[in-house]
Amino acid sequence: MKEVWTTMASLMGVWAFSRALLHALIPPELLFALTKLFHRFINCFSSYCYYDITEIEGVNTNELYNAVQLYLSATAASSCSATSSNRLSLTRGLNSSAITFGLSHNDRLTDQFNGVSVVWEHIVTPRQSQTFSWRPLPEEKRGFTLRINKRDKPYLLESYLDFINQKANEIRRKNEDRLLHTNSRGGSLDSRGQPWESVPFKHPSTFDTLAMDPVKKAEIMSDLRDFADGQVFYTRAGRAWKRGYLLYGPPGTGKSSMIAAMANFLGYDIYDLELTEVQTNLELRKLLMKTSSKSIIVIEDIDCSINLTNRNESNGGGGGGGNRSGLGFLDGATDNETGGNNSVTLSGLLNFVDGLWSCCGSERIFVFTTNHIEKLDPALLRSGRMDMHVFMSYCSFPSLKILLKNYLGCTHDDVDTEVLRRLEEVTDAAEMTPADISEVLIKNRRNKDRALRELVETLSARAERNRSGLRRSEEDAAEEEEEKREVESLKVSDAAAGGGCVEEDTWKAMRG
Ligand SMILES: Nc1ncnc2c1ncn2[C@@H]1O[C@H](COP(=O)(O)OP(=O)(O)OP(=O)(O)O)[C@@H](O)[C@H]1O
Ligand SMILES: [Mg+2]
Repeated sequence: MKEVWTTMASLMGVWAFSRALLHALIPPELLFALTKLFHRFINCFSSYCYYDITEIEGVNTNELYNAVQLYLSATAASSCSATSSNRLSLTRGLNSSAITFGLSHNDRLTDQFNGVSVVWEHIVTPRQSQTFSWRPLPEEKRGFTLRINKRDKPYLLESYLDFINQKANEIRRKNEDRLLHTNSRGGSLDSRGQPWESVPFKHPSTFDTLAMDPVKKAEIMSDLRDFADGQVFYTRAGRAWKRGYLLYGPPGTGKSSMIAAMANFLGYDIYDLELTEVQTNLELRKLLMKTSSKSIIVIEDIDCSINLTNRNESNGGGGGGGNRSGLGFLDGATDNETGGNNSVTLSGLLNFVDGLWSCCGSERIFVFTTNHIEKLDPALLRSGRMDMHVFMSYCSFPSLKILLKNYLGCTHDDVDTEVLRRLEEVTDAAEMTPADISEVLIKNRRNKDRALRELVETLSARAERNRSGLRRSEEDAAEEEEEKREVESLKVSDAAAGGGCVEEDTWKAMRG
């Protein structure tokens, strides 16, 4: 054993000596050219081609390097066995809540794409000399080398790199905290030329926690997924890549929670557009132009923001005086697109959602909410503007089960059968919103039995009240019907007796 080590040590010594001699005798440029020539010679006989993707190109960061790093981090994390060693580096970026995995220095990873194996190597070498640069360069030169079989190269390379870029964008979006933008200054710009103010978006609502009919929920989720994956389809169909959702229903049924769940599901930013703060159609258009792709543009309580009853009326003259209260929209403002506008009109809003300008940028979702769908102009509701109308209803029994899981952490197997039967019996009739039911559960969340007891009592009382209210209005309606019939028969008998017609009120007065 000792001899082996001695031989190895002397071999290494010889190698180091020859290397130093080579460096001393041959100028570095010539050595570099010879090495290149040697590699080319070897490559002629190799069945692989190699692509170097360095971290820094000149003085600029190579975007492809970052994309590859992100992509490989996901691959490395999902299958540690694909790497040549079992060591991965871990990082968490600024503004990000996610941890990313990375290949360690000089590590290799095998990846599969369309059934073909490729090998990535992460090469890290010390930077030899600092070239002049306005910004300091890292001390190490980092890069990835991609090895592909020569016969696979023509059909694989381009689509593989496209795939990597696309995956990296998805990962980046997922890792970065999303933003909630609002136009609190109306449409005026800040010092950076931005009309939107942004804060990190951290709403915890998801489709799992959203209490609504499971079938309807699955339908919305699949619609959103289709939309997000639909770039090719939308281009082929000649449509702008956007989709509109109208969420309507009584207050407290989860419209805003649904928007948050949508954003969390797709990983999109939200632009919460305060329409009453926008002064003109032109401002509205500029706000639209400053939104990014992969975002949800929200206008809440749309019926309270703008006169939505007549498109032509809102276009007509009227010399509105630029009332900023928002209700200024209601008194016939002008819609002169060329300037001199003084309020947002229905026409401006319709163009915002589905006009020529609505397709600047892509992959955008418009969501409008309202408590009164009947107040909205049909032009706003048509497909292409509001493609999907979602009614957020009072809490049903399946929705109630989701709330029980959210707030009490219990599935329906944990609840007594009799209690469950009673809840099923009264939930629909009670017509309570998920917001009201949540309140009962939050209050009693530390005592599951008390929460269920109070829930049954509240729902039963509400159901009974609704039933007796319904009975009373049915009785009133029946009584009214009976009175009408009596008036009619009296009129007929008076006419038959040759008397004058008795007025309805007079007859009522006569009958007391
Ligand atoms: N469908 C639901 N699923 C889960 N939680 C809900 C649901 N609906 C309401 N809630 C709860 O009630 C509260 C109010 O809900 P949300 O703001 O989403 O209602 P909304 O329909 O937007 O009401 P409004 O019409 O008044 O704006 C939320 O904090 C949420 O926790
Ligand atoms: Mg709301």
